[in-house]
Amino acid sequence: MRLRAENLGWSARGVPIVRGVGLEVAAGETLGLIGPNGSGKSTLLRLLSGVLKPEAGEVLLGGEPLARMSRRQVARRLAVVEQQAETADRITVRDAVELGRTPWLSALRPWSAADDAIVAEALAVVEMSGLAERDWATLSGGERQRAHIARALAQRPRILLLDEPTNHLDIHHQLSILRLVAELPVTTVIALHDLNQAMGCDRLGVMHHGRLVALGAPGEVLTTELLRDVFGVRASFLTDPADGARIIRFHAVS
Ligand SMILES: Nc1ncnc2c1ncn2[C@@H]1O[C@H](COP(=O)(O)OP(=O)(O)OP(=O)(O)O)[C@@H](O)[C@H]1O
Repeated sequence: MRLRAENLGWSARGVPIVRGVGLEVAAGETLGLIGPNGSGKSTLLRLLSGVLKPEAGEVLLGGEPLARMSRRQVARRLAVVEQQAETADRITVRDAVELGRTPWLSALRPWSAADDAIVAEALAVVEMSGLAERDWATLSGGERQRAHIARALAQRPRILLLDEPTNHLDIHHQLSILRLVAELPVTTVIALHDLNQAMGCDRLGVMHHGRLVALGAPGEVLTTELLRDVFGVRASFLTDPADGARIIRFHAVS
């Protein structure tokens, strides 16, 4: 499902945080959102998900204005994995992932074996099946992160918004989550700090002081000039002899 933002703006106590952001993500595309700390990535994701209401502009899901949809209608289309998202204690991992099915349940459509299968599959793809009966409170940071991703997958969204989903994850789980996201036939916007990992996205959007200052293919966007001007680092580009992929090495600007 296509996701479109038109001229989005939002401010906090009169200070502009997101300014004039317009973008379109095609059905099935993965857009990486990068930018320095405080550049507005999380705020933009919260505007795209409807958690925050834009002061200017609008968000369209499959051509329909998000602002005119009920929470349930939005939740059937779009799932979010927020940074440091919390879930109430005294529930198991399975309970937390089952919450992802809520938008699809009703008196006429009670919980069924199909929901059990969707939850089991979501737990399996993030390698959490073995921890399904564990109390949420006992999980490590990385296990919580993977359980949040499983909850979002159980929602069976057509649009997935992820805010630094590889935070807390060891390298094996970082790579498996990124590969999973890239392979999902779902429109995805993913905020990332690791610019080498961001190179794996279909396109990248670069946030700087609340504005989207670049949008395009990773190889076109991540130039020496942009890395200097936006991130304040000097970059050198290497080639991985294993597969010819481009790797960026970063150096502090003295
Ligand atoms: N509710 C709020 N009230 C005041 N300031 C806010 C609010 N929400 C965000 N900000 C400020 O807006 C700026 C952008 O924040 P945001 O979390 O969107 O950045 P980010 O690019 O996701 O940063 P990071 O990479 O550090 O996660 C920051 O300076 C933040 O302090």
